[in-house]
Amino acid sequence: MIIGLTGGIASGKSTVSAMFRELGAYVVDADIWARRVVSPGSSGWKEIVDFFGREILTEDGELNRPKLAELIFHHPDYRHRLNAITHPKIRIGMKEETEDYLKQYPGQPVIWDVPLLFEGDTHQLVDETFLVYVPYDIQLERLMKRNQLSEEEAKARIASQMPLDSKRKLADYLIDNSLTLEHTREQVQSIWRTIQQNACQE
Ligand SMILES: CC(C)(COP(=O)(O)OP(=O)(O)OC[C@H]1O[C@@H](n2cnc3c(N)ncnc32)[C@H](O)[C@@H]1O)[C@@H](O)C(=O)NCCC(=O)NCCS
Ligand SMILES: Nc1ncnc2c1ncn2[C@@H]1O[C@H](COP(=O)(O)OP(=O)(O)OP(=O)(O)O)[C@@H](O)[C@H]1O
Repeated sequence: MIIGLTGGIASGKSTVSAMFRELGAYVVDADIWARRVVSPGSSGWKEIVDFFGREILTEDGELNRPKLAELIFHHPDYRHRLNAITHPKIRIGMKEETEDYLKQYPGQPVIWDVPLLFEGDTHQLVDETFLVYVPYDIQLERLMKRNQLSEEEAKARIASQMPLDSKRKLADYLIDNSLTLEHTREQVQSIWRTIQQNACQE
């Protein structure tokens, strides 16, 4: 069984994903694959340099991530271009990692941690979807604080994704991360118990 875990930028998906890992869950992380598929010299890296120019690199030849973020969160065309380069490669990586894990541990649940699960069609590849939800004001406040962004910059990043209130309607289950971490952990523990029981019965 593959469980899709998603959220909105800074809604707490990585926090929840770490909680699942602590309980022993195997998590395939799209943000990690997003970094792998653009490592210097890779085909993804070359396609990005062809499109954005060498100005998008640091002196070490790595992608200048803050610069790329600044560009793509303000220009939908650039974002779509970056997505078109990276998303198919991320998906292949995630599928391969899942297959490798399931060869070793057949029947075990796998969690796919994917920020843009509902923006694309990745949700069609998973069996159930979980949304880490917070109201807009909390999302904005946590994003500004974590990334040291102005309100305008943080709003632009949130606006580049489907609103959490729309994702809420699409997800099978919600994890409310608007209160304390302990409150969130209790929900994660309860979900993990249910997932494991279902896995045993399959
Ligand atoms: C723009 C980049 C260079 C910014 O890097 P940075 O290290 O600052 O952020 P990081 O990769 O940790 O992403 C942070 C969050 O930003 C949001 N985000 C990232 N890319 C996108 C995007 N294309 N559209 C909307 N939101 C995005 C997600 O919520 C993500 O969890 C990087 O996010 C990137 O390469 N994005 C394209 C690949 C992608 O879509 N990744 C998301 C997972 S599929
Ligand atoms: N319940 C909580 N109470 C207070 N702060 C929290 C809570 N959960 C997460 N945070 C903080 O909010 C910020 C965003 O959380 P996190 O990095 O887990 O979000 P995310 O959804 O993975 O973001 P992204 O998609 O941008 O990577 C972090 O600074 C984190 O420490």
